[in-house]
Amino acid sequence: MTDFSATVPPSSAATTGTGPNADPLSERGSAPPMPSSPAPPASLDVHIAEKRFVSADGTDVLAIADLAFTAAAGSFTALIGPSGCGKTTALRIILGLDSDFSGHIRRADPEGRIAAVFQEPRLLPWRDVETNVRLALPPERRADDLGPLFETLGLADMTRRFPGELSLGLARRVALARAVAIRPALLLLDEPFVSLDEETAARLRALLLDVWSARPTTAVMVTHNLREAVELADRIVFLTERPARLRGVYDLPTPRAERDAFWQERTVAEVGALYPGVI
Ligand SMILES: Nc1ncnc2c1ncn2[C@@H]1O[C@H](COP(=O)(O)OP(=O)(O)OP(=O)(O)O)[C@@H](O)[C@H]1O
Repeated sequence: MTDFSATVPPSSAATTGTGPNADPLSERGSAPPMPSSPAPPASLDVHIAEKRFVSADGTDVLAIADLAFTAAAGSFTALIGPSGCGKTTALRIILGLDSDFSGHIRRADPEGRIAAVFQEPRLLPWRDVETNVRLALPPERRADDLGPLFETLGLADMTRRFPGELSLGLARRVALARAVAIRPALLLLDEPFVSLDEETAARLRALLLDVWSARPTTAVMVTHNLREAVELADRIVFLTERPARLRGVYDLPTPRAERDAFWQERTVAEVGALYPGVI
């Protein structure tokens, strides 16, 4: 483990999950029940004790007050919280774009690559789809066969198109292709389905699961959509209103193959009852 930006001692509040039958945690979090089998090793250990901004008018903004969670290797974690609570700020800290915070971010594989998919696809407008993806690869892999990846993401016929010719849904698929092509140890996703119609979002969610299953990586996704989290995640981390604190952790051990529409409806209702206000 490597400790980045350690300005406070390692947290005793790092979460280990609470299981689907747990009560929602207090604002500070609560002790989880003893696991019956050893938990898989954490790939990511996050404790943001405090993150402040100074806004343009000089006002001090406390964005995150106490947020701690872990993500197991190869798992999918969803961070869910109200608008403006500090989700993107947390993701930027995990990504290493913001080191001005107290706490720590520890990764089991500190040399592994991190890839991020933002709400805006951030493609190079003067490069075609294939070149946008290829340029993200390390030089020794620039000639790799990207065909299977484009095929999985339904982009095989679009590799010569330019970003300006793509819908937002297609551009997000390219951004996802670019992120997973580098084979990241950690994949960060910031509301990748926002502003898409439900049909397009559902297709992109399925494509994300396809590429994520084909190339297992630890994924952390910011969302404010409980249904999305229930469909995709192994663990849901709930945040309070700003300043973001840990509200609770809900684990979803059900294999994805068994997550049919009935299960999803039931689970959304169950989790929604435990965490009022998230639906
Ligand atoms: N650079 C900055 N300077 C000042 N305040 C900031 C800055 N960046 C974020 N904030 C404030 O920190 C808080 C958290 O912002 P953040 O974007 O992390 O929230 P969020 O949960 O991702 O929001 P949303 O759900 O709307 O995307 C907000 O009040 C925001 O205005």
